[in-house]
Amino acid sequence: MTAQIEMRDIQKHYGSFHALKGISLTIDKGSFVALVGPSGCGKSTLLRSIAGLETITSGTLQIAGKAMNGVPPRHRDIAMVFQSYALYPHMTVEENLTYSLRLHGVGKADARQKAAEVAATTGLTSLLGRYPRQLSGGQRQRVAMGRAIIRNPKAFLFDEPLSNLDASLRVQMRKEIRALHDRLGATSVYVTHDQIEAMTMADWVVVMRDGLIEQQGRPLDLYDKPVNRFVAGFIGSPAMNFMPGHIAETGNAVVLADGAGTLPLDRSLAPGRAVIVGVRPEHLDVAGDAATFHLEIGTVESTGSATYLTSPDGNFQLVQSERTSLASGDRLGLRIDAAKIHLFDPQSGIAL
Ligand SMILES: Nc1ncnc2c1ncn2[C@@H]1O[C@H](COP(=O)(O)OP(=O)(O)OP(=O)(O)O)[C@@H](O)[C@H]1O
Repeated sequence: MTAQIEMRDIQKHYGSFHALKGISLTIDKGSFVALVGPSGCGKSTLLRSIAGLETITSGTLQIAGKAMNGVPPRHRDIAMVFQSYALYPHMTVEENLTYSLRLHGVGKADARQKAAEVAATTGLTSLLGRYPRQLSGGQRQRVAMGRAIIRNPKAFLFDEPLSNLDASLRVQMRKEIRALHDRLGATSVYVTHDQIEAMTMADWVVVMRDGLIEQQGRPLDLYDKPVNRFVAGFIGSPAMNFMPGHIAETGNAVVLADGAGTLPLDRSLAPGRAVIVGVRPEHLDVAGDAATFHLEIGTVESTGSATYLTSPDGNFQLVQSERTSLASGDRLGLRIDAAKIHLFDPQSGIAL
């Protein structure tokens, strides 16, 4: 039943506003794809276009090999799960689950049977007689998913389904949704602004900005090989540090601006060329005598398992797993593996 979703050069205009500027994306059958990007980048618009809740201005959208342009949402065989669960408050869990089946003319006994199956899959068996107000946030989320599953759709579309839940429940529901996806062999498209959610749940992550796809790939490939400064800064938490500099006389080192020091490179570039250096907070080592550059410490924060050291201007951060006796005002010697250094063109932001 699950299906591939194929998009070719999709454009969406809201009046004079150009929300999607040419999206081409293949969502493989059975895959879990996350759409991420800053607020307003068009991820919900793209998801709603797949569902048929928005009409695309141009381009083609196919589900299971069939063109969907002009096909109304109810004939697309797709289920959508939102953050506001949209459960009917005056119906029990069972009635909420079977509502759409009954609407489509499925008999009462068959619908009950189906509800029992779905309840077993989603851990709702003991809650079938309850009303939504008698459920926790996580249980309501499961009913919303159960309601999506029950129609055996070709694909699941999730629009920030977990943003109403507290942090620990969110972590648990992440695992549940992914496990459910695997059990059902579903095709899932998941919109989130939380890149950790995207990285941990998805097989394939699509990073969007301003109505365009900046990069798509496997989660760790995006982390290791961002194609530009935007993706580098968006994927990874805490975010990558960026510093201006230029290539040294030798060609295989970067001289940082403001006399902070130099960084080794594992390749050669044109001497004198201006660059933006990117280093991840977790890739910096405190080095003592082996330091190649220095950082002044502004704040020291410890969570117990990690220590976060931040520069006085807040623009540079490093994370250490050891505790530290360092304090504000200390000058810290650092080093980094040449292989972990990212370079970007200062004008275009493209990775060098
Ligand atoms: N019906 C509409 N009419 C006009 N503009 C719209 C409409 N719906 C969305 N937009 C605009 O299109 C752009 C993309 O919106 P969209 O909801 O897809 O963003 P998003 O990436 O999902 O953001 P968020 O994370 O904030 O939900 C935004 O600039 C938004 O203001």
